[in-house]
This record gives sequence, C-alpha cells and structure tokens, in this order.
Amino acid sequence: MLEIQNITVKYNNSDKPAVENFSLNIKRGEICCLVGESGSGKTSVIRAVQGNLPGHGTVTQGDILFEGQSLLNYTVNEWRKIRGTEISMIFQDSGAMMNPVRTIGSQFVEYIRAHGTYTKREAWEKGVQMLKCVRLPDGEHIMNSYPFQLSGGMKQRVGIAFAMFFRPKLLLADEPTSALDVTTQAQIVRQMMKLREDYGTGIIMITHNLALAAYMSDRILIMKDGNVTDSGDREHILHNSQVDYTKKLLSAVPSAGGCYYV
Ligand SMILES: Nc1ncnc2c1ncn2[C@@H]1O[C@H](COP(=O)(O)OP(=O)(O)OP(=O)(O)O)[C@@H](O)[C@H]1O
Repeated sequence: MLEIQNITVKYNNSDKPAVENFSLNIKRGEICCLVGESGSGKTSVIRAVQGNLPGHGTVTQGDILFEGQSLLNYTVNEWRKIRGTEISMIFQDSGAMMNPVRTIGSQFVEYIRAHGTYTKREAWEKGVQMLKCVRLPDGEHIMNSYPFQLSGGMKQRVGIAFAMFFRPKLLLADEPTSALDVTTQAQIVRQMMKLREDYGTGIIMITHNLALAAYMSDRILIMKDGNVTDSGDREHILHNSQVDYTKKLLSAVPSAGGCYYV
C-alpha cells in the first residue's frame, strides 16, 4: 500500500540531511512504529509521507508510492481528495487542532460533509456513532461540548474519531498518547489496534516509548541522526538486537523477570 523508497529529506538546502536513505513498506493492517531520540528524523518521515514538510523541507532523493502512485507528484487538489479520507493523521495534541470557539459537533459535521455527501443530520448521527467507537459513549453530549469542556484524553479520542471516520487506508500518528496519563494511553492504543483489526488500516506511529512500540507494532524502526539504526519485530528488538543504541533505549524501559512494561 505504502512504499517509501530510499528517501532523503533536507531543510533549507542544508548539507546535512534530516533523514537519509529511509525505506519502509507498509501493507494493509500493518502497524509500524518509529522510535528514537528527539531530532532523529521521525516527524520528517511522516510529514514527507503526508506531503506536508514544514519550512523549506524537501524530499531530495527517492520516492513515496501510495497504492502505486508517487505522492511526491500529487497536486494540491489530489492531496485534498485523499487527505483525511485515505491518509489520515493523529497529532500529539488533537485539542490544539480544534477551533476553541466552535462545538465539537459543528466541527465534526463540517469535516464529514467536506469529504462526503451527507446531510447535516446524517453527518451528526454518523459523528455520534464514530464517537461511540472510540469509547465516548455519550456522543450527543460530546458533540454539544466545546473543546475546553473536555479532558485531554477525550479530545484525543475525538481526534482519533475524526482521523478514523473515513476508514483511511493509512493512519499516521505522531506521539498520539504522549501527553496522556497511562490509563488513557492504554485505552487509546487498544482503540488504534482495534481500528486496524476492524478496517485493515495500516499505521505508522511515532513514539519515544520503545515498550509501547513493542506492544503494538508488527515492526519497529529505530532512528538516530536521520538514519535507521535497527529494525525488526518485537522479538528482535526486545530480545535479540545486538545494536548498542537499541540496548540503551531498552535499558530505559522498566522490566521485571525479563518482561518489559509499557
Ligand atoms: N522546519 C524545520 N526547519 C529546519 N530544520 C528542521 C525543521 N524541522 C525539523 N528540522 C530538523 O530536522 C531534524 C529531524 O527533526 P524531526 O522533527 O524530524 O525529528 P524527530 O525525531 O521527529 O524529533 P522530535 O521527537 O523532537 O519530534 C532535526 O535536526 C531538526 O532540527
């Protein structure tokens, strides 16, 4: 579904790439986590996929294919068609992306109608249903609330409801749970895994938390200074890796009796 082919990302024509020779294939229903310290290039990778590199960031080498088509050649109109529907994004702080002076319902209805042919009433009802799917059972109440009336965890679940509404083929998530308490974090992670099971969505998630990555991923890529230093499945990363940096990241994860805890 997604093929990132040997891309290099640079900002402001700097000699030093932010990401160098990065490759990754994602199939339907596959979850891959990017893990690494701050500045290692994780966000640049998913922003490149999303066609949304900040500042003067460009992909200077390689290609990114989605369903066989190069995303690097997409026009603004082509992006408008697939962004939010086929490729969606969950941000670290979904609340910050919401309009503070409009109710969740008015924003959700507008979002749904911008991409689909629904009446206002249908969009409202579908929005309420989607909120139920992300464990916000009192959907009517949430729809009538302003963002400031909801907790961080609730806003994040609303953000996930937006991102999953059109059952995207690909979901890009940039530290979606890092601002949340551990209980809410666990709920949201389980929710994302269930959505993958229900809709076959492929997910690329950025996290600093290697144990979390191991818990939910089919594959983990560890990044440092713009390069992939290690990659593999949970078993490889947790138990078999010989890479010093992976071992260092693992040493920061609480463990007992050989088991690692999220
Ligand atoms: N808008 C920008 N202009 C110039 N350089 C940038 C820009 N955004 C990122 N960079 C540089 O690209 C490199 C990779 O940054 P990136 O944000 O992709 O890393 P990251 O691993 O996602 O970090 P974090 O975990 O802090 O978000 C860093 O050296 C950073 O300074």
